[in-house]
Amino acid sequence: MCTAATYKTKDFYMGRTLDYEFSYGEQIAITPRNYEFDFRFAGKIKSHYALIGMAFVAEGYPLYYDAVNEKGLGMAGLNFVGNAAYEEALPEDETEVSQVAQFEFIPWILTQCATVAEAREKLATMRLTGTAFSEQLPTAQLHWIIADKDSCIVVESMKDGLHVYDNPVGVLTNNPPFLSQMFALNNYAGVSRKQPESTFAGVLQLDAYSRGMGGMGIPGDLSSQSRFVKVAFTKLNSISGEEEDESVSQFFHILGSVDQQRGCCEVTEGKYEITIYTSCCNTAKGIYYYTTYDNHQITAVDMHAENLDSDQLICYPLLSKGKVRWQNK
Ligand SMILES: C[C@H](CCC(=O)NCCS(=O)(=O)O)[C@H]1CC[C@H]2[C@@H]3CC[C@@H]4C[C@H](O)CC[C@]4(C)[C@H]3C[C@H](O)[C@]12C
Repeated sequence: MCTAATYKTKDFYMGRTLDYEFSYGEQIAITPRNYEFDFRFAGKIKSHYALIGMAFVAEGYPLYYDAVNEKGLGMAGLNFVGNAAYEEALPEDETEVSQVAQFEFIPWILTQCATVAEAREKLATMRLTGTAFSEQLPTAQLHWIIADKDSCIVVESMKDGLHVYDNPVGVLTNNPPFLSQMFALNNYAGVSRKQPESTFAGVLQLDAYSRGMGGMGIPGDLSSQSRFVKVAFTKLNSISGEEEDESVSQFFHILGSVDQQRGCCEVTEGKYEITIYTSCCNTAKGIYYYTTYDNHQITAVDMHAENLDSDQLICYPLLSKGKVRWQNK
């Protein structure tokens, strides 16, 4: 399971949790403007917007899980198992539109589009194919959230075609499909950040004996539908200062509401899904902040501290061990 969210204060932030039972060995990868992308079907792009994000680098190619570009457009891929269905690649002379393999989707959009509006135009003229990166890295069943400071969409490639939905809450988890996730919010119309009134029945005077009772009914389990509701409630009620530190801190608290602790979700005998990393990108400044399961210290990589005119990938391995800050020794 994974959860993605957006958050706006003075700047616009976007990030995700990556929940899984093992790690591929992902890194923070900066793709500078002149790194040549050689797309499987769509040709080469030699010069483009620079990207920063989390990627597994295979044969020198950044397989992005989530990234933002220097224009402030961001995108993340989340599992969509059982529902994702991609097109078969057609011979070049049989299609007018660009064919993009699912593993190329993030670079295809983020190297060329500055806004969600531009991404929508690209989506209108493309086929997303199920082409695998390699035998060892088969096709991943994903759906995607794409956002800039003004709008947010979800892209789902299913048996009945490519769907593009407006995402008014700015969150995404996994199954079921996005429209069902949104519909489920109707079940929680009564929850509130405020204390409840006693409306159970006229004859009963019920006591609001604890703070936080307005949110009673919001699910707390780790299923993707439950995380969708929980993180939507947390995000939409979030209040923080506008400054960078305050915004970033609040963002990690938003995604912290759906953090997965080792032991609570067994996927196979003795294997547990955990939140491997949590990210938060300041999309305006090109800064990638992250924490890992054992490193709670927010760590940051700034794309603008690098030579973005280069043609070579720049990678930073995750700092995955935290340190206790001792105060008395
Ligand atoms: C496993 C992750 C989703 C975690 C998740 O959601 N776990 C809950 C399961 S569940 O929802 O509860 O069932 C997903 C998210 C992004 C993916 C990579 C995208 C690039 C690349 C695409 C290639 O084609 C295959 C290799 C590749 C590196 C992918 C590996 C893997 O697939 C990644 C990491």
